Amino acid sequence: MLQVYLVRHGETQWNAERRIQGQSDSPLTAKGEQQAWQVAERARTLGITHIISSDLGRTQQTARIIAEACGCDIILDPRLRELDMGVLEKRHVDTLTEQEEGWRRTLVNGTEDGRIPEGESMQELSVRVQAALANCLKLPAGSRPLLVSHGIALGCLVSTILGLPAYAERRLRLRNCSISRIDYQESPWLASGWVVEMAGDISHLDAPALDELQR
Ligand SMILES: O=C(O)[C@H](O)COP(=O)(O)O
Repeated sequence: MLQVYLVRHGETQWNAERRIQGQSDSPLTAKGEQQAWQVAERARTLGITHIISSDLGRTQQTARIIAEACGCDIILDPRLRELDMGVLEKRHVDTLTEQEEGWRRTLVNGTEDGRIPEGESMQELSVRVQAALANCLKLPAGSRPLLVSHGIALGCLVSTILGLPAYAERRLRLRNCSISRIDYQESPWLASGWVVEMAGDISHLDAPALDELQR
């Protein structure tokens, strides 16, 4: 059975400042680097064979630390990027106007093709992250990949595996350097396809990690 591990990147400067990143970027903080080393130490024990990472800086920085611990090369896949947050990128979460918050809400309230102006819809995000995951099925038998991605991207992926619509308000907290595991199984008894074995585990971190609202 194929096991795929999912890791959200370490805390970044803009996570700590409560600034929206989307497909903009900021470097890991010292705490974020420490988180990456801690999740890398855990990954070292998992028999990881491939590291596949969003090509944004914060995920590549995290992936390099994990890859060193696991002795793997890094494959970059832009389909694992964070949701494109359009005109709200770089903005502080607490400075959004009512209209701007309304744009954000169209992402998760079922608005057909809801999006932030110049950004991406959750349905579009879901299609590309699921395509990136499906690619893991083409890896050689016995592979055990670890994907490095982002809070909204991974939340959308796990939620849709659980049967929620891509635009459902996320009810799953994926903190910085949390690790999740999804398995691909084929069984006459259980749900065939992807199954969530573990989600958002941070037991390897020695200090509380921020969530997506940077709290
Ligand atoms: O800031 C964002 O775009 C999201 O809230 C979280 O994105 P990240 O997981 O890339 O930090």
